[in-house]
Amino acid sequence: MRIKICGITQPDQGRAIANLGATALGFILVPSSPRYVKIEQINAITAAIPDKIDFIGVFADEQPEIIQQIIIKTPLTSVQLHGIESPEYCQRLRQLLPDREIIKALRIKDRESWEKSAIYFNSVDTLLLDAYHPQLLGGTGQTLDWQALASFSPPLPWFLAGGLNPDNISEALNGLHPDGIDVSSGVERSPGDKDLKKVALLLERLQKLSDQ
Ligand SMILES: O=C(O)c1ccccc1NCC(=O)[C@H](O)[C@H](O)COP(=O)(O)O
Repeated sequence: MRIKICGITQPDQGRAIANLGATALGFILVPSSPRYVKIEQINAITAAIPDKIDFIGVFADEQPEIIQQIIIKTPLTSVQLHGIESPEYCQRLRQLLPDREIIKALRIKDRESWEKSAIYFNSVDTLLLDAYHPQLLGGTGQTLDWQALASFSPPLPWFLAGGLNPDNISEALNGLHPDGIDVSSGVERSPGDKDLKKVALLLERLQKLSDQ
């Protein structure tokens, strides 16, 4: 399973989280976020990581050409779209970035919101289901109704996100089969400051689940 720890802001924490076994680090490129990082910070953090893992840039309703410019200047392997980007927008980005993974995040309010994910099946590589919050785009700590997602089975890979932490990961994954999980505030001391003990505990519990 892919394990993405999102909202990395510090090189030592990025390196430690990669060493603990995360398969992806997420960088927030949404200026209003308390976890926002500049290109120089992304480059400093990724330079300290020798392992081959995914580096995912998170954007919200950014101009495709600006994303393309950022991709040229960083080692980002994937682009996560966390706003209200349309399938047409995703296709335009796909033309600009043919060799990068495009992940569409959907903020799920109810069953209807995840049923609507079908409109993205032909325009992105991966889906990410996050919790809905009326004011915030992401990193909210709000959870999804996991049981209601039991029949979610899209024809492309998907991440489960939204309020996951070491204490609820077993319950969240009970009956669900996402291709990856995405965790931010559930392994933090404060926004952007990761708690390495919590990251280690999360990874330990995921390992136990996969051994069962
Ligand atoms: O994390 C942010 O601050 C953020 C801000 C604006 C857009 C997206 C953002 N985060 C996106 C993520 O991928 C988070 O990992 C995801 O929302 C889950 O967060 P959490 O519920 O805290 O685990």
